[in-house]
Amino acid sequence: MPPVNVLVVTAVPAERDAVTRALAGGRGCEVLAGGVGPAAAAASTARALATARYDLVVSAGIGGGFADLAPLGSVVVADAIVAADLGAETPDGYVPVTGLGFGTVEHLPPAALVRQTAAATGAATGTVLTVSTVTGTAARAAELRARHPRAAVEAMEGFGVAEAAALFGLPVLEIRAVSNAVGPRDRDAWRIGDALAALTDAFGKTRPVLEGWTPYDHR
Ligand SMILES: O=C(O)c1cccc(C(=O)CC[C@H]2O[C@@H](n3cnc4c(=O)[nH]cnc43)[C@H](O)[C@@H]2O)c1
Repeated sequence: MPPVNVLVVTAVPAERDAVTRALAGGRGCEVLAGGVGPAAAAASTARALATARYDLVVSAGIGGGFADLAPLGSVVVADAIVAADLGAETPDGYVPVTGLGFGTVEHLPPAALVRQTAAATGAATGTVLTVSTVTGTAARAAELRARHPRAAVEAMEGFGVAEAAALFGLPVLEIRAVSNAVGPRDRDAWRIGDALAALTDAFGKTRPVLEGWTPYDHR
């Protein structure tokens, strides 16, 4: 069977290098720093997918953890990738674009691949939210949690990567290492180095899962 070709998309070069450190010397994995935010991530991913053949797309990087489910330094594998602020504010509250009759706000990675990746890495599984604005208050964190009770992490690219993958008919996975808690903004409390080290460790353990995965296994 030919090797699986995997495209890993991070936001920034430091994340790309953390993933590359774990995958160095392997075959079939391309790692790309596609920019911060869902639009940059979708555009970069779509460009890469248009220029080479891939079987699987992985969104990866650091993220903010909802403290009860994803403490600092932990790793989360998304079992749902959700656009958390793609919608409209109304007098009755937030309405997702699907409630307005448009598009989608959720992509589901293959369940078997999520299970295998979480088992190999010791990661938790849960919803990973994609936001365009980093949460900076307790009130916003509580609002997101109320809307998405299974939210473990928020980051800024997963949904964009997933939209591009879906356009090309490809499955998607998202792996996040937690650098900070979702809530009141405190940049000094971000543990980026620890999260990048956790990301490298997670990809080292994920590598055999990806190498053994078959593109036909979309369950
Ligand atoms: O300053 C650095 O050295 C550095 C190294 C790696 C990454 C960064 C970033 O700032 C990446 C931004 C990236 O991180 C995700 N992220 C992290 N925490 C959160 C959060 O609480 N809410 C939303 N996104 C978060 C996000 O995906 C950004 O693209 C800096």
